Amino acid sequence: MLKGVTQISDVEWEVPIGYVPGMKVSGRFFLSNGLEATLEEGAIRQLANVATMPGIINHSLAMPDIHWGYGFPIGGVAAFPRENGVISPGGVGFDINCGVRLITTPLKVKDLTSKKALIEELFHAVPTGVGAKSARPVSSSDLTGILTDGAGWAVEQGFGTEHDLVRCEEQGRMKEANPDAVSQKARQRGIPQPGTLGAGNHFLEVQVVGEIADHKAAGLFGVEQGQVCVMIHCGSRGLGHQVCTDHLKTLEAATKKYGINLPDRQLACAPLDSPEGTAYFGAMAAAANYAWANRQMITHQVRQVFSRAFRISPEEMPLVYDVAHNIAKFETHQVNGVATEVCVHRKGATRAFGPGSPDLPPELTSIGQPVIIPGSMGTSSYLLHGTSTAMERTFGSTCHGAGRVMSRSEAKRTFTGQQVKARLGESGILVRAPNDAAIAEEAPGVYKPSGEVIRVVIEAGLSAGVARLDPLGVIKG
Ligand SMILES: Nc1nc2c(ncn2[C@@H]2O[C@H](COP(=O)(O)O)[C@@H](O)[C@H]2O)c(=O)[nH]1
Ligand SMILES: [Mn+2]
Ligand SMILES: [Mn+2]
Repeated sequence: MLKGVTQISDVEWEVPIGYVPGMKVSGRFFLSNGLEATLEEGAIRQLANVATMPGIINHSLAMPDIHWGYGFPIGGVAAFPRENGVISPGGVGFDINCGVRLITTPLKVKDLTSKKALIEELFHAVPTGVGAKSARPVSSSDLTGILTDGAGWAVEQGFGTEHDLVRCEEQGRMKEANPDAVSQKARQRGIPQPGTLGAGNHFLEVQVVGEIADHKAAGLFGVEQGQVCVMIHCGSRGLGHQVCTDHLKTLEAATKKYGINLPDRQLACAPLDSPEGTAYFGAMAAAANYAWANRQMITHQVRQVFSRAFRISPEEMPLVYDVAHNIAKFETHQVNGVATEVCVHRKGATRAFGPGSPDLPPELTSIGQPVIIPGSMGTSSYLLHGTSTAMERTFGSTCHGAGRVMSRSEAKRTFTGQQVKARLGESGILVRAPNDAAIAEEAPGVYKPSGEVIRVVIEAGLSAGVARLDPLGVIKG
């Protein structure tokens, strides 16, 4: 293990105050000996850097999918008090409200008589790739509706049901959104892209429920062994990226203006109650709403394909849940035994609220929220649920994926798209992407082993297993 960090348990380590100068609290990260080789010193330094930020509460935290990111490590979680706390775009990421949703179907694998045709139809129904343009570009006033109402806008337009909204974190809408804090340039980037998957790590995957770990929770979530499901991973596209870029500039200036000392300028931040902090929060919330509308529109496109192919109605394809994994939100957590409103930054981390949370729909409060963790196009993804331990230890947070271990350039030197496709084909997994490079960059080998990452969060008590989801066919952006 890295010099200077101390082991607390089989799955938890501490980065003590002093690891980097100016730390206000210690860092804590969750990992296992089996994942030690994947740990980057740079990411632990970033975890320690976050601990120097004004007002940080308890610990700077990182999940087992930790890897190097912009400012904060990916897999990072940090909470700040509403008074005297700060907000930082580096703690959210460029793809604001990148997230994952899981949709079930009434189908079994045997019903997929032409999997290739299904994947091809999905590929054509959901615009995919770097500059993907929407089949339904929106007007400027529609865009304002999207930024204000998120998934609610999409449902109002006929792209889903009220039940979909209930099954989204925040009901698919951050009420604090301020479209006026979103630049014209960001709006221009957003107009042609609602309902598009984007590029890179974003995906749409047809999966089968391989194994149930908790039958009661699976029943409650509407999931059963052998069932075909669809997982969607994407975010706020060019609009979110532009919001982050625009506000980083103002927050870099604000960092100086408010005399905040930081070890890394990528941690640029401003007091939560400052004009700069408020503007970023309002714009970030608007971009988060764009992402929810985007995933909702893609859901509609997916349901239409399944309806045509299998004569099933959209109601037979309910949303299990939709989670955000790049976001900052005000939430109430126990701090020193007192219920306190804090701004939780999750940067490549997933909310994992436990049983009894008032933020969950009544039918889920007995068990906790569904937590959806993707693996890779060749390894399993997982459905888990939130726990009270996560509430106590990590501000109700868990990991967001397996976590990348190899850069895109190294991946292209190591794998070819054809090779990866052939190997996945041998396991019966179909891959469709705009080009071969996209497949090489996303080979399963660029990610940590998802099963071990999940084992760590379960052993640490941050989530509890519900079901394993195995890939059948994937569309990569
Ligand atoms: N099931 C799949 N999971 C995938 C695929 N590509 C990536 N991933 C996982 O998603 C997370 C998301 O990470 P992000 O930081 O890029 O948002 C990543 O860590 C992988 O574990 C895929 O094609 N299918
Ligand atoms: Mn993303
Ligand atoms: Mn993501």
